[in-house]
This record gives sequence, C-alpha cells and structure tokens, in this order.
Amino acid sequence: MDVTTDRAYVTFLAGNGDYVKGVVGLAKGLRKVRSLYPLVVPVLPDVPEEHRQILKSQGCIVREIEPVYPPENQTQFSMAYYVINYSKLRIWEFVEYSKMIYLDGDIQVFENIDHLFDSQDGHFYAVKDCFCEQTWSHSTQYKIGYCQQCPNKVEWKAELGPPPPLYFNAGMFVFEPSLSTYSNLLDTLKVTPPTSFAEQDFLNMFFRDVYVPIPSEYNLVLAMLWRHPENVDLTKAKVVHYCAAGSKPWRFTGKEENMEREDIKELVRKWWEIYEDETLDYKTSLKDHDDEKPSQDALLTAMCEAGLVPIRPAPRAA
Ligand SMILES: O=c1ccn([C@@H]2O[C@H](COP(=O)(O)OP(=O)(O)O)[C@@H](O)[C@H]2O)c(=O)[nH]1
Ligand SMILES: OC[C@H]1O[C@H](O[C@@H]2[C@@H](O)[C@H](O)[C@@H](O)[C@H](O)[C@@H]2O)[C@H](O)[C@@H](O)[C@H]1O
Ligand SMILES: [Mn+2]
Repeated sequence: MDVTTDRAYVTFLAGNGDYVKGVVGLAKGLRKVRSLYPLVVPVLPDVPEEHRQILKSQGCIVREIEPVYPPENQTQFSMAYYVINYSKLRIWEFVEYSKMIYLDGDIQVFENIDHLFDSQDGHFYAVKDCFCEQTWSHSTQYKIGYCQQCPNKVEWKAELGPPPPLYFNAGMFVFEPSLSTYSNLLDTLKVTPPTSFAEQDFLNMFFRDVYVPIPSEYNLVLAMLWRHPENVDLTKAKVVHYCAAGSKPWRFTGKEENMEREDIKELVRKWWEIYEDETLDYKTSLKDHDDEKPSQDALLTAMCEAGLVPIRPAPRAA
C-alpha cells in the first residue's frame, strides 16, 4: 500500500518535565496500532537535548519551534499553565503535510485512527468537550448547569442570549496546515484577549464556522466517565485523553478525586502496558546497526561455506 507521505500525527512538547514520557507513550501507542504515519514533535527551546534524543530514538520527527504568546499585557488573564499552549499554533506552519492529526502528549491511541486522514478537506474535526468540571466554574454554562453533552438536561436560558456554539476539546483535532491560515491565526491572536482555556478557546472561536464534531471515541475526555456516563462506551474508545486532574499516567497516584475509580485505574494500567512494552520500541533498519551487522566479508564467507557463492571473490581493496 502506498503510504501518503504528506500526512502525519503531531503533538507538542514544552519544558524539561515529565511530559516527554507522555509523548514516548503516544509514539509507542501509534506503533502498536500500526499507524502508517509518523509522529512529528514540535518542541519549545526549553526541551532539553536528552529529551529530544529520547524522542528521536522512538522514531519521532523532532522540530524546534518558537513560543507563541498571547498579547503580552493580558497574559495574566489566562491560567498561566495554559499560556504556553498557544505555541501549538506553530503546527499550521508544517505545510509539507497536507493533513495532520494533532494529539496532546497526555493522549493514548488504542485503536488505529488513520482513516481520519481521509476526512473531507476544508473542515476542522474534533470532539465536543464537557463543561461540568470545576475548571469551568468561571463560565455561564457551569453556573447554570448547562452542558452541550446533555443540552436538554438543564436547558440554556433564552434571557442569556443564544446558546454557546458547539465547543471542542483541543487535545485532539484533524486539520490542514496552511501558511495563510497560520498567518491569519497569528494576526487574529494579536488582537484577541486571552481567556481561561487559552488556545483552546481561541481555536474554538477561529474555526467556529468549519468545526465538525466527531464521536467521543476519538478523544475520550476522562471527565465524561463520571459527568456523562450515558454518552460513553469505554469498549469503543479509540483515543483516551488523560486530562482529568490526577490522571496523567506517568505521575498517577490515585489520590485525587475520581482517581480511585476502577475504569480510571484500568486505563492508566493500559497506558503503562504500552509505555513499558519494549517490543514497541522503534527498530531502526539493519543499516543503522553497523556495529552489530555481520561484515560483508563474514557474510560472503558464510555464503561460500554454505556453497552459495561458487568462488570467493578477491579480498576488497582496503
Ligand atoms: O509542561 C507541559 C505542559 C503541557 N505540555 C503539552 O501541552 C499539552 C496540553 O497540556 P495538558 O494535556 O496538560 O492539558 P489538559 O489536556 O490536561 O488540559 C500536553 O498534552 C503536552 O503535549 C507540555 O509539553 N509540557
Ligand atoms: O490550554 C487549554 C487546554 O484545554 C483543554 O484542557 C482542558 C479541557 O479539557 C477542560 O474541558 C477540562 O475541564 C480541563 O481539565 C482541561 O485542562 C485541552 O485538553 C488542552 O489540550 C488545552 O488545550
Ligand atoms: Mn491534554
């Protein structure tokens, strides 16, 4: 099968902390489901060389990017933790790829999703988020108990104006890199005051007219398990997003709220099973192991002794 070379998965790595483990797990997970496409890892300048080498040794395409900051004078309005996430916007510059699937470093792919690359161009595909977690307490939705996951449970109040447009979680999305879109994104960012969910809010605003919701099996936001269990079939989850507080597998303690749940502990175990599976480590081809590969002469000798080569060729000039 011809592998289309202008498609790739892409994630994002910042800092010198432990998210590199998340990206290694993601690279191995994509290998386990036999994805046909590489994983590109844009790294901020603060990602240490050692982490970059680890990712390269796992077959990732590592590319340094410059940070993207929201308008300087308003940064304090974004949760500081999210500000750096604006740097994700650099991925629109990767125009050697016609289609990419973005995955957060705290995501694992348990079933092949390569087919998403065949989705119709000109749209932005992502999974609807949930507004019920404490992290949404600043929002009107949260205050009146409205969530797009169950719009009829607590209906939007007409006096509040039109209901919020569908809103996606920006931990996973299918998009087309484009220099014009990239330039438009950065120009728009310059005049867009940052908000609580930083680049996630910004991307929702920017792609509002072309956003196409895809099923939650492509980005299971863990809070859905206790907020909207009726909308979740764990047996169908192809992609799991460990974004609930305390759910990052590589630093899991089980002490935070909801982390004692059996389904959460099983999903964390499944993440570790992949992360620790050495058979999923990147195998470079023989040519990269010259020190291990039998020398040409040794091969020829073996072939001669096996009668596979009628005569032993003259020794090669040194
Ligand atoms: O110190 C950090 C924090 C975040 N990230 C990247 O930014 C993404 C978004 O952050 P996170 O997933 O923690 O946000 P959440 O989905 O939990 O809100 C992560 O998945 C990583 O890819 C990173 O590389 N280093
Ligand atoms: O910078 C904003 C982030 O917004 C999103 O995370 C949120 C969102 O999922 C909320 O719904 C949860 O309540 C919250 O815990 C979680 O942090 C993306 O996953 C992440 O990649 C990143 O874009
Ligand atoms: Mn995440």
